[in-house]
Amino acid sequence: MSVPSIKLTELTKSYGKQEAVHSINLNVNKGELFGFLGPNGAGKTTTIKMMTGLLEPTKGKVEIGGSDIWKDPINAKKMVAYVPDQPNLYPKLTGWDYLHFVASIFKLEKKEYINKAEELLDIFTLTDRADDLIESYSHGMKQKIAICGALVHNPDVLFLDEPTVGLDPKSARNLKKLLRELCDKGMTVFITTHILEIAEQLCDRIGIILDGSIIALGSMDELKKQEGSANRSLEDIFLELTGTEDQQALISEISKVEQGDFK
Ligand SMILES: Nc1ncnc2c1ncn2[C@@H]1O[C@H](COP(=O)(O)OP(=O)(O)OP(=O)(O)O)[C@@H](O)[C@H]1O
Repeated sequence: MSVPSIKLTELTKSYGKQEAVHSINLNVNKGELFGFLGPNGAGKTTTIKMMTGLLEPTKGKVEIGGSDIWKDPINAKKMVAYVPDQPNLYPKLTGWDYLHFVASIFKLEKKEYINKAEELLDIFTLTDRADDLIESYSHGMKQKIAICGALVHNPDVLFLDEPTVGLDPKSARNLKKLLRELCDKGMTVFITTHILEIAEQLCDRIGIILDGSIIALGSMDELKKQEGSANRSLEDIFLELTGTEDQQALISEISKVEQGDFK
């Protein structure tokens, strides 16, 4: 059997006494588009930061293509790109400067990335702004140049935290199309999102995390089977599993007060 692109073994993170991520075991295979869902504070960002080598696990390990990201960081990180939900970019670089900079970190020759960089700028309608300073970019444009930077060096494994937040509908659609095509060509993509339609339409497999533990894992069809109905949406399944449906009664009560018919 081939080595998983991402392998998590008993991955755990505590902040003081609070265990934010609790002994996660997970394999994501080459070419998979994996969606990581969970309510606010469930542990998604903490997990993704451990997976990308930004946060040291309290226990357990992360292997990327068989290399331990903490014991063999250079090898593992060569394979990885990460776009956080709030990308930290250099404001005094232009879009092009940034792409050249990323390519230089990965020791790429110009001929190895220039066509790809031009294509990416075109896909995300940034070509006309690529010579402007990043400090002049809107939030969505910063998000898009960060995604271009992540893809310019052809990573084996791409991590995206809330990738469509801030993108206009056209850019969001182009990103989804691009991610699907890249996975079909063998890239592994791990995304977190709160937009359940994206996970439902786009992802091969979905993991739902709650209070630091994975509580559901599988393809959309598998999740529907596990939850006992083929007609349920991912939203229904997610809300039931994460207990958010309980708040419905409160919402009804509050709306009664607003309408003045509270008894
Ligand atoms: N640096 C930190 N110090 C202390 N606690 C933290 C720290 N970072 C995160 N936490 C806590 O760990 C838990 C998981 O947080 P995390 O940011 O991983 O959640 P998340 O699933 O990404 O949430 P969201 O959907 O709101 O972004 C939360 O209870 C959070 O308060």
